[in-house]
Amino acid sequence: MQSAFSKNEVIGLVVRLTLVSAVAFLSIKWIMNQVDPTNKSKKKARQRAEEQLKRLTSTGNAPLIIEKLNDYEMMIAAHLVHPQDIKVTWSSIAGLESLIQELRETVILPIQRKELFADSQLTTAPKGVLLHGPPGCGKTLIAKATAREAGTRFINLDVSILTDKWYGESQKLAAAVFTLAVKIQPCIIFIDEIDSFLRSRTSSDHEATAMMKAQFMSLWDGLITDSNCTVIIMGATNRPQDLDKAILRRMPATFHVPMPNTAQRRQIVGLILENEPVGPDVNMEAIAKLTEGFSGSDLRELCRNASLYRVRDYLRNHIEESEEDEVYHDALRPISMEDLKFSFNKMREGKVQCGSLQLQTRIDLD
Ligand SMILES: Nc1ncnc2c1ncn2[C@@H]1O[C@H](COP(=O)(O)OP(=O)(O)OP(=O)(O)O)[C@@H](O)[C@H]1O
Repeated sequence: MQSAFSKNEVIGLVVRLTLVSAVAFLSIKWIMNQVDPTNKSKKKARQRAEEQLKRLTSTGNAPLIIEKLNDYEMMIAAHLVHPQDIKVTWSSIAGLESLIQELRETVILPIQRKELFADSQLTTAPKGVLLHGPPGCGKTLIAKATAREAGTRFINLDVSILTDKWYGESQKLAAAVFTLAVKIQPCIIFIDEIDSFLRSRTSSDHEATAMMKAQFMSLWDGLITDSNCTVIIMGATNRPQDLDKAILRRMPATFHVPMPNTAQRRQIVGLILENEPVGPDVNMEAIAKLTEGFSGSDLRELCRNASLYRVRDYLRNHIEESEEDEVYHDALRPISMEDLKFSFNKMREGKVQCGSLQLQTRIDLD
């Protein structure tokens, strides 16, 4: 009996079916990609990771390293910071000399001079460092300056990506943090507001969160037991009391970064105004005395506002004049004590209103 289809017809059918399936597959893939809102950011993250990794390997073997990283590690690698890109140095931090000295001896020296510490397990760099203290007092500055001076790679870990449901597979991402850090060591993994991620475990914790915390700790233990590995987790928190006890145990080196006292505020104001046009009447001691309860970040804001007042004054006084007549920069007056006092009064009011500062005497402007 003769077949209903010729050989050519069968081949044609198979080809058409294959084409239709391929088009359907590609279309579905395309639609899925369009529907996934993180698609663009994932692509960007990958690009950024590749750029950073290329720069990190001065030996020219970047492609090899990139090949060895899995997708999750690449996603974490997007948060890598090259030590040379860190602009913060110790001289950007005022009033914390003794803390910095201690940090250099306990954390940086064991990384830089490994050979000096090689004969004893007791003297190796701690695998966990906790910086704690009120907001705006320099914890992030210290973490960055540490990575810069130690010359380590720095992963500024945004923990929200570990728990973001769109990225999914939190556990694989958490594992990738550690495997990536080991591959590119020496490395500091910085976790700001570590309490929000690793707070005391409670029975109300979501199952997935509880599992990820447990996994994070066991991966961390892996680092601790490997004496040859130079990966440090540096956490910063304003609320150390909220941290899980098991986490605190893994961070044996703790540094308190306190609210600055009068002498420290004087140093911070001096540093902030170091290269600014400051008038002869500015009394930094007086500013330091007035600003009890102000953090380093508040002092920066105070000086920034004061500096804006002179621009605002200038514009008010010259509103009528034609722009061509003026060379703005030369005509601006320097920051005066009055600008600083005015800025202080405004900030103080705001702080009292939101309850972050107790009522203090308002200063009268002459
Ligand atoms: N000791 C300091 N010396 C110089 N500048 C400081 C100091 N402390 C804080 N600052 C200024 O305040 C800003 C914020 O500091 P930083 O981000 O390090 O604070 P933080 O303690 O990490 O705050 P948070 O807990 O809110 O993250 C800095 O960029 C800097 O301008």
